[in-house]
Amino acid sequence: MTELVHTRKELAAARDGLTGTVGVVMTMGALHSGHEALLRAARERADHVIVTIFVNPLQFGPNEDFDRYPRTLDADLEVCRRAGADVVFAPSVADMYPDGEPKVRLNPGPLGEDLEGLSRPGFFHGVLTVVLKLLQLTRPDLAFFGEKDYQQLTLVRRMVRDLDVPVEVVGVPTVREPDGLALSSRNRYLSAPERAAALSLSAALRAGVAAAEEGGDAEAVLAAAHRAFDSGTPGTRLDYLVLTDADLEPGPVSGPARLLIAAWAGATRLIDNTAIPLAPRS
Ligand SMILES: Nc1ncnc2c1ncn2[C@@H]1O[C@H](COP(=O)(O)OP(=O)(O)OP(=O)(O)O)[C@@H](O)[C@H]1O
Ligand SMILES: CC(C)(CO)[C@@H](O)C(=O)[O-]
Ligand code: BAL
Repeated sequence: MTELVHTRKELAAARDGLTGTVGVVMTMGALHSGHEALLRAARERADHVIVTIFVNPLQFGPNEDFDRYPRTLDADLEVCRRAGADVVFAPSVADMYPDGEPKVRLNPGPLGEDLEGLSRPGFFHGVLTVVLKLLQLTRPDLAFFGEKDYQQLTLVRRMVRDLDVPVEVVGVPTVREPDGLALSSRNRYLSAPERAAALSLSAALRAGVAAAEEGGDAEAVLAAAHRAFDSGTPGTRLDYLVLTDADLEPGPVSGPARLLIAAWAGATRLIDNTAIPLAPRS
């Protein structure tokens, strides 16, 4: 049975009823097979699963899609029921922020100002603040995050380490459409031509992986990824295409690396990333 709760009081009562280990899957709703993979991973690792569904105003910029973001609670509940979630917490903004916008927000540090943080100022302050609040409210043993939002996953791991938050963070590999497009709630904004153009993101990542597998160095990987992006279907505008250390630390890249991309398809901004098997520098 999946119990739907809306208030923090109802959540506290439902949480108190769970014995054994608890896994949390935090989402903004409009659930798709990527979220289902997180739910499956949580089901496998924990005795009980709590799903949170909350479109967090704190992480949206003034010109972003907070109002337009899809809200599909009935369909989401069906996904959670099928996946065997125990509790779904779907609070209102007033429930999460009873005193209005919080005056105290987490500072994500330098990584929070880079990549996504450059294009979305304040984004990771909002994300980490709500993630920490949801961890306090759900008190999980395990928390599951998708690799699709790799910088978010990295920063959540770092927050948990830096602030001694008693939870294990588990990363779940990106789920893709058969043609390579990473599943994302925002894909539903795409028209058919934009959907076709959006394939340039995953094509760039695949080209980067292929270049690394052929023994290419960091420069060759990036060049191959750029070429593939540029020769994709027109209609995308690149925001960034970056090869970094797998921990997203600044400095020279060698060994396990990550290739990250963000681009616009029409008015929709999409992100994707992949591991790059870069040969260690001799
Ligand atoms: N394709 C995917 N594969 C694996 N995990 C995913 C995928 N898409 C989203 N997730 C994960 O699901 C969690 C909730 O993400 P969210 O609800 O923002 O979905 P989203 O599809 O990323 O939405 P958006 O399009 O708004 O970025 C995050 O941990 C995110 O990384
Ligand atoms: C982690 C999260 C639920 C916080 O609002 C959001 O950033 C998301 O859906 O990835
Ligand atoms: N998927 C991460 C949340 C966001 O883009 O707002």
